[in-house]
Amino acid sequence: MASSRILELANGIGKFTSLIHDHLASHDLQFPSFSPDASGTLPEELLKAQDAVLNDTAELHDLLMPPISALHINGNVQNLVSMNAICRFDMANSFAPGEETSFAQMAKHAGLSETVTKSLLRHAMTIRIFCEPKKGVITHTARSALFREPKIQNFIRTGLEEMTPAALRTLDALQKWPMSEEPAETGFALANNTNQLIYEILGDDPARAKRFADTMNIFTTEKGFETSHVISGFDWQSLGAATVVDIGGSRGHISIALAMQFPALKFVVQDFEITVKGAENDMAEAVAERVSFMAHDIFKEQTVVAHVYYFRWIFHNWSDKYSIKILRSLIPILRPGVHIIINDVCMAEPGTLAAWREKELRTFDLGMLAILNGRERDAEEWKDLFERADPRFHFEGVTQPEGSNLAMIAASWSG
Ligand SMILES: C[S@@+](CC[C@H](N)C(=O)[O-])C[C@H]1O[C@@H](n2cnc3c(N)ncnc32)[C@H](O)[C@@H]1O
Repeated sequence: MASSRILELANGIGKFTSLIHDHLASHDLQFPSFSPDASGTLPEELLKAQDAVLNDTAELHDLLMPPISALHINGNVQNLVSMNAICRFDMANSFAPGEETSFAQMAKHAGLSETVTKSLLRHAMTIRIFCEPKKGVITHTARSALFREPKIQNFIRTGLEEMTPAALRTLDALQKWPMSEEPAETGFALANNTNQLIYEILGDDPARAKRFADTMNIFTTEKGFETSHVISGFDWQSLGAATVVDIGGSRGHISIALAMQFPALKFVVQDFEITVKGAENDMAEAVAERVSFMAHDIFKEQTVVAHVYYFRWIFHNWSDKYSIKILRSLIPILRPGVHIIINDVCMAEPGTLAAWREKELRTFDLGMLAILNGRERDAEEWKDLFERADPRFHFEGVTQPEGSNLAMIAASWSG
């Protein structure tokens, strides 16, 4: 019998699924399930097999899917409607994992008709949020149980209430301001009828700001964003007694983690006044002497003399025009040998990452375009950014710490 891509994929899925199964069985670990008490993660050593299965199942699924149905399923916003209904009517908290409920009870809790409740929940179930093990009986899944947490609700609501309106106006923004690199000429600006930046808009509305902060927190506590990758991603020890400026460092969580690990290093965390205010009061005694905070605008000339200028998750917010401004703001204070470390996503070559990881990164890329005209960059583009900022920046390359979502993109000042 002739071979085919679908059979090849099915064989790969079988092989790697067996590998995962055997490893979990031999280590007495839980098998993946949708149950609310499922662990949801696989051990580190299975991540390659996990990516292989996710890649191959996605390709097999897409190969067998009629193209028009694929366009319909991928091109709709109904996922957001059913997911947000669960948040808005706090449905996941109406009964606990391990308990059962009915559409009638859920409808009463939400104050909606039973018919609409059924439509919303049965749609959510297609993405495994709740399940219906017997007709009319609703139970929790791992995914629906997540919706019990206020932080997750805020994350989902940010998707619908901030990112979606911005995304829906992105093409209008591109037509209105073609080629713009301005952070306020975006889908977000049109959706909010503003010429202010997202930071200012959210700063004026504590409820929106809290939802956005919770969303950021979900990403930064996700696997792949651990501070351990920053600690191991650069030879901090080799700096000896040195000063590091953590630009846009928020409340200093990275500087504090590095200060704990490297007692010879001092840190200055810079961010908006409102962000750094009072941050010193939150610090452990062991590092309080070595981590300080100051209000500083990343576009204004740098005033702190240091050995390292470190930026984590800053540049992807900004177009090239503004990223170059940020780099140039350092120049007056740079001395030969000073390090510039950008800790940000470095896009892999298309098709080289597991498909689901590439999709997530490309979703970030379009999200940054929608809210700030920002972007994710690949290694060539990072190099190009330093070169365009000033030829005296010596690009040293990109290191991708194993398991980290963010790369270490390093340059030094040649003077
Ligand atoms: C995505 S967050 C990253 C925070 C932190 N570096 C981290 O990795 O968790 C971007 C940070 O840049 C700061 N920021 C944005 N624009 C700024 C500006 N013009 N001046 C100073 N900080 C700014 C924000 O307040 C925020 O803390």
